[in-house]
Amino acid sequence: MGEIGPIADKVTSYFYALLFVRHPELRSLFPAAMDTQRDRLLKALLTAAEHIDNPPVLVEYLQNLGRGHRKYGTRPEHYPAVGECLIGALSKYATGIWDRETEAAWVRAYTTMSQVMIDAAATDELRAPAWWHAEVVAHDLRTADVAVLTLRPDQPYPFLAGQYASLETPWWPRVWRHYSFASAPRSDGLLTFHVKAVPAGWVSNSLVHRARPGDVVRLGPAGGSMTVDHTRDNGLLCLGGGTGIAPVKAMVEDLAERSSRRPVEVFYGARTDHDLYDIDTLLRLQQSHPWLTVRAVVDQRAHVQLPDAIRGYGPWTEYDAYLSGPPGMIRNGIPALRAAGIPAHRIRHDSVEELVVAGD
Ligand SMILES: NC(=O)C1=CN([C@@H]2O[C@H](COP(=O)(O)OP(=O)(O)OC[C@H]3O[C@@H](n4cnc5c(N)ncnc54)[C@H](O)[C@@H]3O)[C@@H](O)[C@H]2O)C=CC1
Repeated sequence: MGEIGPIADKVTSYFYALLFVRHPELRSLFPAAMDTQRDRLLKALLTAAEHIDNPPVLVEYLQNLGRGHRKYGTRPEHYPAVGECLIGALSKYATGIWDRETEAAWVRAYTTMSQVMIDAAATDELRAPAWWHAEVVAHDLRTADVAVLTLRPDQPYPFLAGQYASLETPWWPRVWRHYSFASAPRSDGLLTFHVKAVPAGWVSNSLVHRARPGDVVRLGPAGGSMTVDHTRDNGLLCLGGGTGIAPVKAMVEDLAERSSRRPVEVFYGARTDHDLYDIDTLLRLQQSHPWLTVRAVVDQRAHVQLPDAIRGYGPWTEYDAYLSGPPGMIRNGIPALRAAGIPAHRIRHDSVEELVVAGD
């Protein structure tokens, strides 16, 4: 895979060109504009290569990917078509390393990996829909660019607090973006999401500025492993930056519903006081739950940014940590938490690559 990095752009462009020329029927499975889509294939390949020596992690990743592909309308017969074009593109550009043996190794690896995806999709088909329709039942514009959306799925939607869903709007067909659930599962089955409209973010802009009650979106299955391990009883340190507070709030609700007494310390970071759009909800939760402490860290006023703000408190060595927010906050947060004595395996966050796409 190391050799592919520098020629990745060429390989992916040529791959899609080959795919759409040889299999024009597959074009309709992809969005009209292919910009972020392009990187996705490569990221998936790189992630798979990263875990090649850890079969359980690789298999779990591929199973999720296979299940997640159901919403695009991917069928088992599409996988060989993709494989053949991928190998066609690699053999054209990776000339320095490409020979019969390399090709045979790629064919073997691709066949094995795609079979894991196909099998996972087939098993999932027996128990869950490929996607859910969900109607917007409330749209609350909290700031000029942040909206809280409440959705009613057309059938029960299983998920855990801390996870996210992929979402497609009627305005940008086949463009899917990830949003974390902002509430724990509710008895009325409603789902909430916090969405910030970002420049050039087609999906987020339409959800914030265009969506209204009555509009219907599509949801893919829930994903992500930033969930609370309820077998443990130590404290939780949660850092939520901007709309990254959404899954933190869901996890706090989850703990409250289970009558947990585990200490939970939430640091809620925002650029200005005005951007703390959900602080009232968190302060209300703090009032009803003595185990919960909420601290706001406002860039304009604080002398340090969010991850470093934890230094003045603690000790954190016994805590599990959760990071949720912009990719830069997560990148800076990991070393800050490690420096505070929390080992890497107790620091949870979503994949930064997925968040970059979610930022659209
Ligand atoms: N599961 C997750 O991790 C979730 C992530 N998000 C992501 O969170 C982001 C939210 O965007 P905004 O509300 O515009 O946030 P923002 O850009 O206004 O940042 C919010 C706060 O995060 C901290 N922060 C930001 N960049 C930092 C950096 N480089 N180093 C250290 N701290 C930093 C600061 O305290 C800042 O006030 C989006 O990118 C969204 O995709 C949103 C929901 C869930």
